[in-house]
Amino acid sequence: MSDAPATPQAPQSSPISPISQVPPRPGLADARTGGARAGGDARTGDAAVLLRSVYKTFAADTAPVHALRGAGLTVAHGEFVAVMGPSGSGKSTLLNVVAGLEHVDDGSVTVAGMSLASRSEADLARLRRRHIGMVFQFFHLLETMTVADNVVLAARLSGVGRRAAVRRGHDLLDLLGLLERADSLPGTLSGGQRQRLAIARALANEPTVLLADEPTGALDSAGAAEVLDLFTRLHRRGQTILMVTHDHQVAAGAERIVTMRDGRVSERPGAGA
Ligand SMILES: Nc1ncnc2c1ncn2[C@@H]1O[C@H](COP(=O)(O)OP(=O)(O)OP(=O)(O)O)[C@@H](O)[C@H]1O
Repeated sequence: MSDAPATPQAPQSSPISPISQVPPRPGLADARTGGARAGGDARTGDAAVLLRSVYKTFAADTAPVHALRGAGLTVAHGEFVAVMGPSGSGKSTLLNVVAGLEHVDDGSVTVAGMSLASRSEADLARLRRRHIGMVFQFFHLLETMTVADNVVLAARLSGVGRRAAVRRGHDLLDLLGLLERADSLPGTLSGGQRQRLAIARALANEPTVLLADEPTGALDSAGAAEVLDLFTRLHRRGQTILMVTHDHQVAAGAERIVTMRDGRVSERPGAGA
């Protein structure tokens, strides 16, 4: 990667600093007072995520599908933003372009100050390993490995040495309230605990931004509350979170809600803390 990140990253061996130790990151105060907004019209120099006029069209059997049609969004470091909107409005596509999993047709996507344009797949994978954590509706756990090993392996894959990965796994499980289940298999956990484990895995690389696509979609209300409570705690500790949800109660836990419609993002009047 050629660009320098806008915000220096913690050394890979540091113990889960973005979550457990770091004070609110630069830009958090701006975000909380409404400094960062849909459309990318505000201070953007320190944004964790910045999309400008993003277009993405998928080829389909009948007619092309225009999933993103000029989408713009700025997420400041430390912000917790919920994305709502009707089915098919482009929410998952938006997360996928932020993760570099989908290439855009036009417009720009910047993560941690680095443009995703013209990057090779290998470069995008490196950028993801360093800056992106992803959580999905279904948990994507390694069912034959213990809870602890699920997190340690995720840390190892992000480039952390064995001892540091074990330490980070321990700290994350402690933070996420799963330490007493460290030696269990994921199949023995409740739905909420399984999603907490998936979140621990997603945080193992100390990501600049945690992307969550319907993280409570497969959970009952107790599980959803558990996950939302965790996101709120992570956010208070400075973790940037961009979450897609259909659930108004879950969205209300975010600092700011934006709405997608027909591939564009708009600020929801009156939403946010
Ligand atoms: N890989 C793909 N190939 C073709 N069409 C796609 C692809 N991915 C998404 N689409 C289409 O793009 C549009 C936006 O999809 P997307 O999944 O982003 O919407 P969404 O708002 O997340 O929907 P939902 O709330 O139902 O998950 C939809 O019409 C979808 O069918």
